[in-house]
Amino acid sequence: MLTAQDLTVSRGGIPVLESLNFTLNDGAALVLRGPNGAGKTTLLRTVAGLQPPMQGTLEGAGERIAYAAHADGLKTMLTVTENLSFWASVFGTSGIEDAVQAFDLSALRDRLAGSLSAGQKRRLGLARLMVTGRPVWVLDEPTVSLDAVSVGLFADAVRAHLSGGGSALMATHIDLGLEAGVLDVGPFKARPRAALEDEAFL
Ligand SMILES: Nc1ncnc2c1ncn2[C@@H]1O[C@H](COP(=O)(O)OP(=O)(O)OP(=O)(O)O)[C@@H](O)[C@H]1O
Repeated sequence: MLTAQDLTVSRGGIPVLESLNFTLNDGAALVLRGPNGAGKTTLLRTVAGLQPPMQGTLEGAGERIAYAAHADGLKTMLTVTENLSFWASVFGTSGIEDAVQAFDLSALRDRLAGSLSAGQKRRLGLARLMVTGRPVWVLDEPTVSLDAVSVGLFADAVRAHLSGGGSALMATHIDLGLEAGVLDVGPFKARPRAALEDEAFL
């Protein structure tokens, strides 16, 4: 289980979202909603441990998280197989075959990641999630660049992950056809702190 309590997240030292409370149970998915700039990426980066919370606590994160950001994070001079094998060794898992099959990468095994199309790169980046063996997937717009068939593959992979007891927290504008909770970050927009500080001078 992943739990956020009284969480405030910030960018550049400025609070973006505050007083967030949510729970993500094992086997469940939670979709973040909110307009551009609302703070979804900032929240995901914080949950993924790339930046500390400004306030509040996160339980069940840390080493349990596998994060897929906007960027695919591929090693461009390694092949598809080498990329997945590299991550398997980093995360101490073995076997990349399930990930290759799930994201239809068989025909691309020996291609350098740098030579893949945008959608193929994204498929490889998402296949990495399966190789990590980590239970909580944190996903930032995972379907960008994917065609309809690949979106279906991704939705299947998430569904399988959830049915195996994993969970997923994701920002996406696409309906993946999954049963998922929704967290609208709009109501948690941080109040401007400068206005609060000004009160000291009233
Ligand atoms: N590196 C940065 N330094 C300072 N402020 C930033 C930085 N990156 C983003 N911001 C600001 O933080 C706020 C939240 O941005 P964030 O990327 O979390 O929003 P988002 O909901 O993910 O948006 P989108 O739907 O456009 O991806 C925005 O006002 C944005 O301009």
